[in-house]
Amino acid sequence: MADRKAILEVQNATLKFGGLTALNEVSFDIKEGEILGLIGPNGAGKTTCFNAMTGVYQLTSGQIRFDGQPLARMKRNKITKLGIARTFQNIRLFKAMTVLENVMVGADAHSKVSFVEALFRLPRHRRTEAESIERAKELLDLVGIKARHDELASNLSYGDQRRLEIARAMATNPKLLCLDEPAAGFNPAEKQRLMELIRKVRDNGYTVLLIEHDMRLVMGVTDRIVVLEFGRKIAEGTPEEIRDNPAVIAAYLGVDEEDAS
Ligand SMILES: Nc1ncnc2c1ncn2[C@@H]1O[C@H](COP(=O)(O)OP(=O)(O)OP(=O)(O)O)[C@@H](O)[C@H]1O
Repeated sequence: MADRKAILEVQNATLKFGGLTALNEVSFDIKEGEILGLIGPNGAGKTTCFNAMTGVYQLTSGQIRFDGQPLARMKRNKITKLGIARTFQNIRLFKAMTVLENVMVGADAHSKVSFVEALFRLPRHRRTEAESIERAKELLDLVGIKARHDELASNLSYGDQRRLEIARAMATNPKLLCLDEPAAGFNPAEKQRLMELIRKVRDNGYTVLLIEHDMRLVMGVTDRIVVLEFGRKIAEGTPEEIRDNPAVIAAYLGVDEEDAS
């Protein structure tokens, strides 16, 4: 893993909201093909970090590079085109569209067909449309809901809606897939299935960044973990290293480091 290329480099990232420093000199890399966990107690800065990576917020100082390119002042759709896709803590699907259409909307962000070609349904558009239906079905198959492609997204169970969100994010062909608390509201059996899905996604060639509160899931599925507390990185390492790290235990238990060790 150590000799793999870093797809994302966060370098001394600092982000302030007025007087509050939500990210404080945070640095870490995500290597191609790994599953990296970003964890920390509530308010630690995880979502802020995601938002800085996806162009929602601009850093106050420091930089984030993706595939070698600095992301500063880059528009969100440009970042998506570069290859970062994300899901959200709160599910954001088009409920009145079918499952398949939801995935195709994701793929459309990357369509090479012009508006005129699409409007007049020219041959290139029809060919591309057939290809994108095929690709969308492959993604639905990967996340395990292909059989339901014709149903309205609103008819899916909560767990399947989360799976659909993942398929939709993958439809942009991202080099990096960011999952923001994908197990929120899941029962243990659903969490188990989600772990299997995240591994499968990685085995299909994706790099995954995972924000998640469920420790069993994070420990069970990630290759490496970065821990934030009050906007600072307090630890980084393999799940085994993080599990035994006194600073991490203290952060989660809300006690002094000496008491936790
Ligand atoms: N838009 C904003 N304006 C002002 N403060 C913000 C904003 N977004 C986040 N914060 C603050 O920044 C800090 C980090 O928040 P963030 O949401 O990144 O934490 P988190 O680790 O994702 O927490 P959680 O696990 O609860 O989602 C918090 O103190 C939060 O209140």
